[in-house]
Amino acid sequence: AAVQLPFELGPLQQPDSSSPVANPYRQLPWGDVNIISTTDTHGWLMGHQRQEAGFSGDWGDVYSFVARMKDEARRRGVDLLLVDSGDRVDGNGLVDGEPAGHVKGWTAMSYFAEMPYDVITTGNHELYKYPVAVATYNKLAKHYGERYVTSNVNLTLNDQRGKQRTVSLGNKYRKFKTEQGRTVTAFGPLFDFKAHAAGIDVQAPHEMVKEPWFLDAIAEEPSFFLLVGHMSIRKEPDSEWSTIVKAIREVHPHTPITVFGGHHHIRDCVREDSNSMSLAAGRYMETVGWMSIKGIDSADRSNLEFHRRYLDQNRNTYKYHAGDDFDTKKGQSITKSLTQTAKDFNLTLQFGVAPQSYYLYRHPHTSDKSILKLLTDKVLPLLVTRPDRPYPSLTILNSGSIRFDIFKGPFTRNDQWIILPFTNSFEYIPSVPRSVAAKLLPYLNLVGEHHLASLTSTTTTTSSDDEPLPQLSIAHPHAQAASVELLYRRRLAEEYAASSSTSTGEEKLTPGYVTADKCSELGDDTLHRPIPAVWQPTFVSTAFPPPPPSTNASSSSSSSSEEEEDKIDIVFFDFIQPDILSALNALQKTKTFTEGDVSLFVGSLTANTLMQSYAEREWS
Ligand SMILES: O=c1ccn([C@@H]2O[C@H](COP(=O)(O)O)[C@@H](O)[C@H]2O)c(=O)[nH]1
Repeated sequence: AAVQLPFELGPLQQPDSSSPVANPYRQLPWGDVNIISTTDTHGWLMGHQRQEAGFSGDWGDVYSFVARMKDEARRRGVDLLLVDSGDRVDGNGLVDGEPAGHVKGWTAMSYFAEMPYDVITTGNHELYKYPVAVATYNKLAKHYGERYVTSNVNLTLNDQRGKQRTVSLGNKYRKFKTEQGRTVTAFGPLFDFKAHAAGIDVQAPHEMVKEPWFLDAIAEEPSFFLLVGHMSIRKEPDSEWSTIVKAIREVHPHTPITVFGGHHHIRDCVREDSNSMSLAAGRYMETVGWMSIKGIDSADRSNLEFHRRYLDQNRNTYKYHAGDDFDTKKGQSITKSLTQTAKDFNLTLQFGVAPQSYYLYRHPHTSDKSILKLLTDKVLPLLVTRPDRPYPSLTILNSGSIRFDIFKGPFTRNDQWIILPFTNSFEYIPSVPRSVAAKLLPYLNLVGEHHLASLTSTTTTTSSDDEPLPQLSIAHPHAQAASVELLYRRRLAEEYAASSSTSTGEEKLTPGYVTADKCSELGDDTLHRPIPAVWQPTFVSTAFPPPPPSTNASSSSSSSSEEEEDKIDIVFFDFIQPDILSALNALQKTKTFTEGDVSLFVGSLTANTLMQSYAEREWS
């Protein structure tokens, strides 16, 4: 049984002394307009509390930093705005471990609401579950009022008498004046997300820009446009920033446009043209983004200067830029309250002690240090079994369902949510011919995970270097997936490969991000040596061929014919049911597999309880 630990989570500002926190190495580039951005926080408001001191600030620290920088902006007579690009749930006990009675993220929304955002929008994760979307509407959108901007998401609500009405999740756009009197027109688009719950509607951005309300909103020229949306800033297949910028450019060829994207979890910067800059501020409270624009009030648009920085999210960063005594009373009380919430949510409950660290990106998935190997070699074969089944099973995981590393040491309830935040259940398709099962994993990895977005957009499908993305030779509706995790891993691996071959003397630096974006000068606020990262597959599986079942099932035929031995049960998370069905139907033509062939494999386990069970059995 689980035991209560004598340690407390947060407000540990520097949790692991063996991992020193480096300082930034230069001042921030201030402009006439400065914008701080957050994105893809996924519930990490307590910061990173194990081993990663570089990301160990918490929401209270961020609050104080923003408050001090706002004071500094006033002292300088410039503007400082704050924006967030969405994805606040899925990935941390603080959101996913919400006690019964409220939907996930309910309490964390109150912490979010403390932050003086000028524009805040939704991500796709707020829209996977209808009750989460409704809570977002009732709590966060209502709190922020006109500052909660969602330009292309509608929600259908049922009133008490069962009558339906469809509303925009947030304000479609926001026009406002900054403290220094500049005019801003802001939009909050989400990529053309298709995997949302029923009762939600997302309009493709390329359709949104044709709407009369959009054309009316852009007619008048502001000092600058502020686009804050949940969409990769690269020209990936699910991104349509170029379409939106182009629509604005048709009316205002030279007006400054600032873009704050997200979704792909990377630090990134691109320029759509010389009068715009697009920034993405990473993920998981690791990064605070900074953009500044100089020359914004000049009629001569050829002198505009854009700068960007990626700040490591820790107290050293905040002290360096905002002063040693940057703490505010309110920031400290947020920190304190987070500690209490962690206790209330029982997040310190220890399920076991991990004997070593297991990583998601640092090692190949075949390495003993890989979390994917831990899951497929040990966790799944031990726990996801059915002694009543006469056939062996092959369990397939979408690696996107696993979100983070396991660090050596206590494995707590919070870690469980960090690793596997989704409530996906284990389903199976029984009795699949062995020859078909053998081809399943390679096939799935060839076509990739099903798209979250429709790819009918007008955006060209190009990679970050404007090279065509590798095309798959087979015609398949799922081909050429661009999953977030895949892109994130590809980018980390590229950055690691590039920097480790060129840098010298880097061994003195602490590990961290070494960002290779598309904007001039270095963007990272603190110098690091890169954390190793290698390519990982989109799908992994337990061993093939699977060992024979240690079955209690009475074989349906006492002679146990060859034919029967030749069958395998295919087990998978419900989230990838469409991928499995479509792969099976592509790999054989004898039978058409449908939803009717799918049943629950184990009722007692879901993605988010898997590691608890394993830690209690093997690590306690
Ligand atoms: O129920 C779910 C929902 C999502 N996933 C995985 O997450 C990614 C999408 O997350 P992003 O943060 O937007 O990348 C999706 O591709 C799945 O791999 C899941 O496993 N279960």
